[in-house]
Amino acid sequence: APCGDASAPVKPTTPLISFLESLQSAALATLGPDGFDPKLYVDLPLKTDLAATEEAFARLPRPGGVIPVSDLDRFLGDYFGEAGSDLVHAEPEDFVAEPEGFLPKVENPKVRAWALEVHSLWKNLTRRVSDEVRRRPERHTLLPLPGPVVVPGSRFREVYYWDSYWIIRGLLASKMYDTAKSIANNLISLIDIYGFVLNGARTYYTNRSQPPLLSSMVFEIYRRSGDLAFVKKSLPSLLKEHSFWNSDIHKVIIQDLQGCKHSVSHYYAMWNKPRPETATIDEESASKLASASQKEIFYHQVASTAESGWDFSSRWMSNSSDFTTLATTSIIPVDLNAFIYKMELDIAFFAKLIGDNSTSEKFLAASKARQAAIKSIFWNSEMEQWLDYWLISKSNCEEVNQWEAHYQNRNIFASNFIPLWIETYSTDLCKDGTMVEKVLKSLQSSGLLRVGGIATSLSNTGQQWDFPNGWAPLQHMVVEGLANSVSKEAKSVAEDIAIRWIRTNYAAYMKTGTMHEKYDVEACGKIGGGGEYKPQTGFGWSNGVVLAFLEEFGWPHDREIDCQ
Ligand SMILES: OC[C@H]1O[C@H](O[C@H]2O[C@H](CO)[C@@H](O)[C@H](O)[C@H]2O)[C@H](O)[C@@H](O)[C@@H]1O
Repeated sequence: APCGDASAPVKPTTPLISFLESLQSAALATLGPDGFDPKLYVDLPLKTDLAATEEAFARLPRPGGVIPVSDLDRFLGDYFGEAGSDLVHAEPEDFVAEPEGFLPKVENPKVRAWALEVHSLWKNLTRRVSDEVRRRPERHTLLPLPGPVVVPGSRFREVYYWDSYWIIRGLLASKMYDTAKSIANNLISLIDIYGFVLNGARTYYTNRSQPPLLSSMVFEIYRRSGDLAFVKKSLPSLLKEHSFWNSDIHKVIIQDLQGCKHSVSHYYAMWNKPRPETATIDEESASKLASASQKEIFYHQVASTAESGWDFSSRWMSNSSDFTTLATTSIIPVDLNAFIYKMELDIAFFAKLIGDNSTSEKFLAASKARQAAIKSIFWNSEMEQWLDYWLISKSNCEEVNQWEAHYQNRNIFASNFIPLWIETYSTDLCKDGTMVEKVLKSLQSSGLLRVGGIATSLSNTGQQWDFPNGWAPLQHMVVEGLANSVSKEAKSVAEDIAIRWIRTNYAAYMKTGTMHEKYDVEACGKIGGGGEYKPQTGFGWSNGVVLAFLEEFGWPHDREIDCQ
């Protein structure tokens, strides 16, 4: 990895983003922090050229340095379209109200009616980029993607990388193969332009990616549709993405106790300024840091944490009550390496399918090396979980880092169980019933299993990727890992967790009329909170996971859906 933050590559910003950040900060001064969402301002599409907009902004009255509300409102109305108006609703062509063969194992009429409502939400969340974005891209932070996408919902107006995996799992349950393919093709188009899949499809997300699950999307789509041409088209982009995650900025070498060197990956954003979508908040958080270089290091850690998808969590902090102690680039995450392991298995499989045996062999070897690294660096035989590995006490600049047991992070996170999910695709671990049962016991005694599902961690820090929040993707990976194993007991625990999760989603939906981004697993039907923005609704990955669970486990006539 690059030595320290001074040598880290930083992506250039754009004049539009810089201007929208000044607008964001002026709006905060005018409106105050209550209910203020900084992302709204960097999502505003310009009605006219930037120069004219900037001139009009400069002319606004500022008595006492603050723009009056009425002047700000008038300016916003005159010079900007609504946030999100450049990503217009699109009718998904493969949507039918009740698809043939939809969730065949769901017998209970209440659950079936609700599942059909969740299925119908794909219509609300499907979007396409307006022609205006293609005509005048310089007026939009939205990127001109070629085809329709499904967005998470509410403030998340654009397509997101890792969310798309669970959205696709739900779309496949909804038999919407074309929409699923369109999402993957849009993400592939980002690799063609940027060399990696962006965090989300905005110009302000070009400095980082998100947990790499594109190969898994292609795998699932192929599994359901058998579309070999799609696999063939995707493969060159997946090879590029693999290089990105193994390039200098993401790669770390660790030597284990036997003297074997392992190449593993960590999150590392190409950014050392406040995140434009949250600049006012990042500046506030950095205000207690004294020097400009300390602030740059902090901003780099913030953006690198956003790359992890777990933004934010005590998982990345050396002091869980001090946000400025984020140290993400010094952490080798279990889940990221499990995702790359899966990417290597998938690439080997796809290459074989299309008759490229040498690529297939190469990636099979890479997957074996990653599997060995996961065992050697992350596995903790005492706790029977996989633990993140910290490089914190040493310089990240070392060519080779010597592994030491006490640098494994022994705190409990749901991510400590993610390798189980990937192993089910490689078969080794899953054929080993004793191993699965050990991991299962460790999960059962971890404290993570709660009435509403799996908690993200055991620390209640007020960060959204911590206790008591439960997130759909984490439920899904752990449940699928257990369900696909050879252990009968693991399969039954998987179903039990899925039932709790479905009940909590159902109860919250009945109470609020909507699906939520995250839930509080301490009580059935309770919505999650914490973090830097208001809890969001819609919601892509929650819908996807509910449909995927209902497809896998069904819901018998006589099973109660209400909270128990
Ligand atoms: O605006 C703040 C941050 O919001 C995003 O993160 C959260 O929402 C994403 C969309 O559902 C999700 O993928 C991520 O896991 C959430 O933590 C965004 O991805 C961040 O980059 C952004 O700074």
